Amino acid sequence: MPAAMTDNIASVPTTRVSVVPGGPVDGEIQPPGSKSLTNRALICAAFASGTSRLSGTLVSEDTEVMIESLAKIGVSIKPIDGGQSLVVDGVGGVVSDDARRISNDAPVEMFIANSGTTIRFLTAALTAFGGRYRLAGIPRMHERPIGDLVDAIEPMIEGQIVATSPGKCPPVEIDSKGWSGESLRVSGGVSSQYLSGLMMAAPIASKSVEIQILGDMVSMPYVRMTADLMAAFGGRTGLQHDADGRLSSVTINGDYQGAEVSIEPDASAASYFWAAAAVAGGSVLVRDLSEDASQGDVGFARVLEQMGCEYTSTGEGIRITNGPQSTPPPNSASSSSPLLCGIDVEMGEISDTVQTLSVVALFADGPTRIRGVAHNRFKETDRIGNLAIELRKLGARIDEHDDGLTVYPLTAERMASDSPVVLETYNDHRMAMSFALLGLRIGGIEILNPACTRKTYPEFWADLEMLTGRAHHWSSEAPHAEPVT
Ligand SMILES: O=C(O)C1=C[C@@H](OP(=O)(O)O)[C@@H](O)[C@H](O)C1
Ligand SMILES: C=C(OP(=O)(O)O)C(=O)O
Repeated sequence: MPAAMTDNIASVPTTRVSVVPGGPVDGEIQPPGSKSLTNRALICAAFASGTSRLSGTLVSEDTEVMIESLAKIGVSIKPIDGGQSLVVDGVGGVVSDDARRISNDAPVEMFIANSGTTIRFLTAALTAFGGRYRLAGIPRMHERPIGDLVDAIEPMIEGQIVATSPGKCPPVEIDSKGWSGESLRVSGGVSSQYLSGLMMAAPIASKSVEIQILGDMVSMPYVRMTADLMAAFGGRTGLQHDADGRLSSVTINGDYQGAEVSIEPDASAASYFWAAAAVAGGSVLVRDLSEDASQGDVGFARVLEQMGCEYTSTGEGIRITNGPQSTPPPNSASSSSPLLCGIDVEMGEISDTVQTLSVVALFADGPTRIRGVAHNRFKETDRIGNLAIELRKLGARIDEHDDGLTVYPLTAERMASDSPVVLETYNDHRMAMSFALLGLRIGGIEILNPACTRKTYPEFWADLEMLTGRAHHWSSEAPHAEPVT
């Protein structure tokens, strides 16, 4: 691992942080590169013929584990421009005998931490490439389902693929001579990453493949993102829908060729900064993201618009404005505190922003019902149950549903109080980054294990300080208050 990457991971040494409240937030920011695009581009470039240059790539735990794993099968990935770009020498199309030489006796061991994209994309790609592998992660990864993907791949290979933890969860053990079949079926109700992985694997197997979709597909924008990204490397996909508009099958052909690809800033990361303006008031421009971005999570800004924020999209980026700004434009009629209304919203396509919205909803004028995200229970943590537990520590009423939650507003007294509340993050980067928003508006919020943002955004705390102009309070001592339950 290059030194710069290791340093990033170690750059948040304290065990808890308090963000300091202090009025409206005005400014602009460019989040780091998209995790989803970086890890897709790495897979396509790794198995392409020739050299690729990927610019604007994310440097974080999720991309590091992908890079380290690909290096183990002989892919050369070199950072340039201070790590902001990667030059990837692909291993070309599938040569199963070569792959078997890589893993002749013992399986190649790959550690993927808690990166869903890495383990799902690699599992599919490596079975198409061929060889013996064992993919394992941290304990939570071994509770995250991968059975639907394993079941889809099994009939395609001569050999074996097994998910060894209860409930067909990782570690995954693979012994494959490449794909022999040309059609497969996959369920998409738990994660879209299974389908994305299979789509990206088909050109590695040098086959025309048809994938039938069983049941509904969650997180559909990520499937379209996969198709777009594959096209940049020469992978051709066709998405077919049934009469109800549901994705029914995907056809794939073509081979990967080295390409130059520019990675968009991460739209899920952008959600925290747009939400900062919604919660604290002010105006935040997220640079270099547009309505045409390939990431569905840009749609989060439109959800804030539904709640009453002002939405502007220009050539520079997407801006969210709410309530008073610290320097109101001349003649503006800004109100004295940010206003938000409760909404009823389907978030199945933008589920990584559910925690962000749940925090925003605490400051609305009525309840917010979030629907369509049952699959959020299988992510870095149970992002419905554990989210409800933490938000209730603020005294808020939170109703948990099978497919989401209803968040009721905080009382005016609670908003005005700064009595300490210690929030657990469950090693989930999105818990930490969402809870930071609470601290922008109310005092006493302490967030445990802030370094967990390393998964997708190691510099999050520094970037938030830069945006607010206020230094956070850091501490490595034990929290001074017990969580209020
Ligand atoms: O394909 C991707 O890049 C992703 C798909 C989503 O997962 P699910 O499909 O499991 O919802 C999302 O939560 C994850 O952060 C990234
Ligand atoms: C769910 C996430 O990641 P992954 O599934 O890739 O681990 C996320 O980043 O919110």
